[in-house]
Amino acid sequence: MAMAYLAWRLARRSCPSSLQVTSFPVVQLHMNRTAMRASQKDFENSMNQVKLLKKDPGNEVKLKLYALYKQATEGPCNMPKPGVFDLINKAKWDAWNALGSLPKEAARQNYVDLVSSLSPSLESSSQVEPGTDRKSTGFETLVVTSEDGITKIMFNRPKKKNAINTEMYHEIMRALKAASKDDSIITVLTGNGDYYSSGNDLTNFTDIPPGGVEEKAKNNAVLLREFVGCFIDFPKPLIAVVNGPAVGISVTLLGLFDAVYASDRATFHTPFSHLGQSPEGCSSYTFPKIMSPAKALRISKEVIRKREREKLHAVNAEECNVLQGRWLSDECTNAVVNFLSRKSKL
Ligand SMILES: CCCCCCCCCCC/C=C/C(=O)SCCNC(=O)CCNC(=O)[C@H](O)C(C)(C)COP(=O)(O)OP(=O)(O)OC[C@H]1O[C@@H](n2cnc3c(N)ncnc32)[C@H](O)[C@@H]1OP(=O)(O)O
Repeated sequence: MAMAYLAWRLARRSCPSSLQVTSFPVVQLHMNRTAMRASQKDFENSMNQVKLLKKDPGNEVKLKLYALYKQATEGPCNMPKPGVFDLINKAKWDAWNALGSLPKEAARQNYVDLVSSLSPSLESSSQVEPGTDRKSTGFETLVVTSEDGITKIMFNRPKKKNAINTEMYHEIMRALKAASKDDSIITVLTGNGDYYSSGNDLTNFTDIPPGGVEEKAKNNAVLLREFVGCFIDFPKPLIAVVNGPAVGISVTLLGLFDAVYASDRATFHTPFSHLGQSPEGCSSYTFPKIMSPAKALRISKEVIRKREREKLHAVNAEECNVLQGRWLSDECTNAVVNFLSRKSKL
């Protein structure tokens, strides 16, 4: 995969904490044609698929499809603003105008991704042409496709900013295990919608089992260790296409990727202290350590990762043990309650 150029981007965020996100190598979003940009044919296929939708996707999705279609074909909104009483055209104008200067290619990719995320209502009716994406079904929170030697795992909870709930942790592990064995050469992770991922779903803290919060913390430490372990052990070049804001574990894991593409809408935020938590995803090891361009070739990755795998697993185990205690702290509980109650969630 031809790397465009490696740009160091200081991903310092005004985290309300002493901890600053360190910089890590990201590749400016000049996507490789084969790898990530939806082709004109994909775009046309998606337009046809929309006509085959069995279920009305709702006005919000239709407006988004309209806006992305206009942005992909005409560029930034060039229509005069309709009057306030022209409700339908005003809604369409607002949707298109909200895309700002999003490049046509990105709008085309987002259109294709949005249509593919509607795929459950398409499956029964779409005439998917032979040789196009082989879409893996059986995922609720992901869209997994494989084409041209690339397996793409797309987080697909856009309404929740691709927050990772327990189901999604398990599905990402399952998708990675399948990708490690399929005939693809590289694996790409990206997000559907305007966010890459807002990290751990904070409602994971709410459904406390009969065994109490200590048991929940213990079980989630095991889940987290297994989840991060899948990234440590992933054998193929692993690429992140950060299509928008990334928070928490979706950022800390990036240190285990071989390359990170960041769009100009990408931001990186690790609110450990703000949430009363501590590093995870091996970031307490990888972030300080990252000095050079990430490794992309499979053999060199094995040579480098082999030396570190044991150390990384030890770091992962230590992080999970510390986090298990942090999840029981007042700081963490207060932070989660504040978030979930801010929209009368509790
Ligand atoms: C007892 C032990 C249990 C332990 C369980 C732990 C399991 C493993 C943990 C591994 C360690 C990982 C750590 C992390 O990832 S820490 C980071 C966690 N993420 C956050 O703190 C981000 C929280 N979200 C936000 O701050 C904002 O939503 C955000 C800035 C991302 C976007 O703001 P915006 O205003 O643009 O949008 P909304 O807030 O309206 O969001 C839209 C809807 O999406 C919901 N949402 C978004 N992010 C999350 C999230 N992380 N968890 C849950 N829900 C989320 C939001 O509530 C809105 O939903 P509604 O439309 O229904 O209101």
